[in-house]
Amino acid sequence: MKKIAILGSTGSIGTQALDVVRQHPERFSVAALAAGQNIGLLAEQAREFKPRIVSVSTKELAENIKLQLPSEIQVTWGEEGAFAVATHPDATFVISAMVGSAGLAPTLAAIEAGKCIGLANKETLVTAGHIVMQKAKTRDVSVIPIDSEHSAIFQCLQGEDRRTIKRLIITASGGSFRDLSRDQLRNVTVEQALAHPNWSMGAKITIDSATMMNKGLEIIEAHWLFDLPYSKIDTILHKESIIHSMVEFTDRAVMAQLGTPDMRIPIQYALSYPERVPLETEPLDLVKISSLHFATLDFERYPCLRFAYEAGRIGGTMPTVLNAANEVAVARFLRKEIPFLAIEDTIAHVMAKHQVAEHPNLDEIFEADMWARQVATQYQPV
Ligand SMILES: NC(=O)C1=CN([C@@H]2O[C@H](COP(=O)(O)OP(=O)(O)OC[C@H]3O[C@@H](n4cnc5c(N)ncnc54)[C@H](OP(=O)(O)O)[C@@H]3O)[C@@H](O)[C@H]2O)C=CC1
Ligand SMILES: CC(=O)[C@@H](O)[C@H](O)COP(=O)(O)O
Ligand SMILES: [Mn+2]
Repeated sequence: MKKIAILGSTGSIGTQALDVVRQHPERFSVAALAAGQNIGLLAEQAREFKPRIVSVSTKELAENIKLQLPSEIQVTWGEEGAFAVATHPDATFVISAMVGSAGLAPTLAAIEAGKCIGLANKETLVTAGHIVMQKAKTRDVSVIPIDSEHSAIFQCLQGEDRRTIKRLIITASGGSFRDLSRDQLRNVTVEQALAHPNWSMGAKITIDSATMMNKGLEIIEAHWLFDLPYSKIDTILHKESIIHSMVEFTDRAVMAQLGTPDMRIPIQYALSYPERVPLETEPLDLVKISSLHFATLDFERYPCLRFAYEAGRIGGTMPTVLNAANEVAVARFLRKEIPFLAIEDTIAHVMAKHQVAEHPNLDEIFEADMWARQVATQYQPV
């Protein structure tokens, strides 16, 4: 029995991870759950999966949910609460699925405690990839990708000699505005941006998809997960999201992983790895889909992708700053404080002002993250 802790159990990834657990009660059980504010859903999850501990974001929410749960379930809160979930002695596998760089510290705590990590929270690696991967190596902990593209690459690499990788080809759906010109992006609304053509996901990643920052974050994530230089990480527009990514080898053979756009497939693969187990979901029907499309991703059309390659190549604190500026700008857009195109303007502004610290330690990472949030918050779009 694999006992699991989930950071972000009430979100899109968290709820789908619990659906996987629900399908395999003989294999997986839930030891600990951490959520933010949604105590109604968390209480339901706790009653169904009977974890030893749950955590919420504030003391008030903790007091409230405690009244709804049996006394044997420990209730905790705040950063300490998320740490208690991430390091709970009963859990051997931690799904990192909080949104944003808030997921970094509890994920590091889980690694420090020797837990195997199923990583959905890409911001963790963008913010502090060198520290996370080094700690995982030192503690001999596996970081198994859940992000669909990285799971696809991980699957394509099984049994392969990593030295024979020529390049990774990460697919991008293009998000909600893929058929619009830059001019047409000026007046798009939050509601339009949240309508992803292929995936049902949390609000932040759906906006990242529309700006193409999601792909930007994913190339940095791939750099750390697969230990490859940016010159070996390419992207391609593939609007159907059927090929989840590809690996080209030195002999020009290309391996691809295909499937319906259902995150339970990569979540379950991370949980059951190295085994495969059945999953009840729609089979892929290529005849019904009939054709797949591919196109070049243009840096002029999608400047966020360019910013991410630049930040990744510069290294040091620049990816941290890219991520933090993006988080603030996306939150401001979602609150309807700034227009869609001001997201990329904010990131360009913050990156241009940043003085990079090379080889940052964790304190320097948190300092750069805070600095970028302040500058991004103060940025006034023209
Ligand atoms: N959704 C998807 O298909 C994919 C997501 N990812 C990545 O996975 C991560 C999660 O995405 P997604 O599930 O879509 O996001 P959601 O917004 O749906 O869920 C976020 C989760 O994090 C919780 N949370 C937020 N802040 C805190 C906090 N301070 N402390 C504890 N919990 C917190 C939320 O709790 P609450 O709601 O209770 O406030 C919720 O459970 C992101 O990094 C995303 O990029 C990667 C690939 C695909
Ligand atoms: C499901 C998943 O992994 C998301 O990151 C997805 O890839 C978003 O789609 P695009 O960023 O390709 O639009
Ligand atoms: Mn992805």
